[in-house]
Amino acid sequence: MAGNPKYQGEKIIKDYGKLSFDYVPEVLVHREAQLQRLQTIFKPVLHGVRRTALLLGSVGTGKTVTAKRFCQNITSEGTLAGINITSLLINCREKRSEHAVLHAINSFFNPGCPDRGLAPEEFLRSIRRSLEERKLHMIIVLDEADEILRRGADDLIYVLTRFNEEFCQDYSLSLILISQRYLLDQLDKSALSTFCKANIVSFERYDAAELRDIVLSRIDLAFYPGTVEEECIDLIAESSADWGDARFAMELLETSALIAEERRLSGVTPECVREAKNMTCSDGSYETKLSKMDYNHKLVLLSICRSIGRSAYTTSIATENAYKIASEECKTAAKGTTTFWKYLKDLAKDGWIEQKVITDPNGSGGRTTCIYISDFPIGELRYIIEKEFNLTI
Ligand SMILES: Nc1ncnc2c1ncn2[C@@H]1O[C@H](COP(=O)(O)OP(=O)(O)OP(=O)(O)O)[C@@H](O)[C@H]1O
Repeated sequence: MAGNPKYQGEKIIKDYGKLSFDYVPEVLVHREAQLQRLQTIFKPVLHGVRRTALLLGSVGTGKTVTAKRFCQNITSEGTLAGINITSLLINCREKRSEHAVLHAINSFFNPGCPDRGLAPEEFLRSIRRSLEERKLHMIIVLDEADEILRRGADDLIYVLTRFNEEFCQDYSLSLILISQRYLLDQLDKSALSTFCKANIVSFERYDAAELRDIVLSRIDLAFYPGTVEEECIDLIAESSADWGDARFAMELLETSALIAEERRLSGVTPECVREAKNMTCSDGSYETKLSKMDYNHKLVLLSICRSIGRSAYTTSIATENAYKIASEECKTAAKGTTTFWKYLKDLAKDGWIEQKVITDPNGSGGRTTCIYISDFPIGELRYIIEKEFNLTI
């Protein structure tokens, strides 16, 4: 961190905009296959032919950002090929009816057009005229499309997919639906017949390694170099891997950085990430939870906190040594190894710690158990227990 010429005092985030959920990176990590598939499906659009596709996957798997990236890419390709392509993303959680969606599309061309009083056919006529005048091929992206189908808007899908029934090279309207759930079975027969069922692009949940790469690429884009400790990236990736959710990873990254900036630290530390996770997804009542814990478990938890220190994790061997020292400090006889392991198991069961068996980092070739605390601020836990046990803080 020192020696970094761009580093300015407590500044960590270089570009807040590039941390926002709406930012569309030039390069998407681990979504090349989906982008390629979209490119294949929509190739006919470059020849004036409309297409449809459904992007399917659970929360935070990059469906929206991939759709946006794809639309930007095909617009540039269209320019090179001499074809005018534009796109519009509509979130169906905000535009909840057929009328609201059609109004949004029409407003794209005719800002300020009245919200009320127009029938669907009038909206469609106006949209068709706008496309025709501009010789435009438009891709409509309906994000969270299941929201609108739940409200019975099959007609909307039908009219949008049938928009130019007669092929017209000058203008067309294509459709991308984004959903967390399969929804084509909710379409009525006529809507389904116009929606190509084969054009499904699946988005699997990200694993920890993929999330790590995504976080790393965002750090490169949005942070001053050298301001995020390596271990933080692992912690964020591990924490979001349970759901495979990149949005949660982005939120953790931003919140951790804001905590570090607020504290005027020179960089993001694992403790900032733990605090961010606690703020983001727990009810913040670790003090209450801790107050219900018995003496022996608290002593083991304290040993884990001490052993982790400023790192992201510790090993069971280091923790057992820390436990023996803490027991001596408290003038209690340390329990044997079997009981110590039982305490670790209990702490894991109660959600305080996570354990993972890895190859010994010291090169012995053996296996060792790593212990993480990813949901709670270690400094705070340590402070509370040491105060209660009258230990030197
Ligand atoms: N492969 C990726 N590379 C870079 N950033 C990504 C990638 N995947 C997701 N992100 C980022 O993660 C966040 C969430 O992604 P996105 O909104 O696309 O998810 P989603 O699948 O549409 O989620 P939801 O179903 O909840 O709407 C965004 O900030 C996005 O930029």
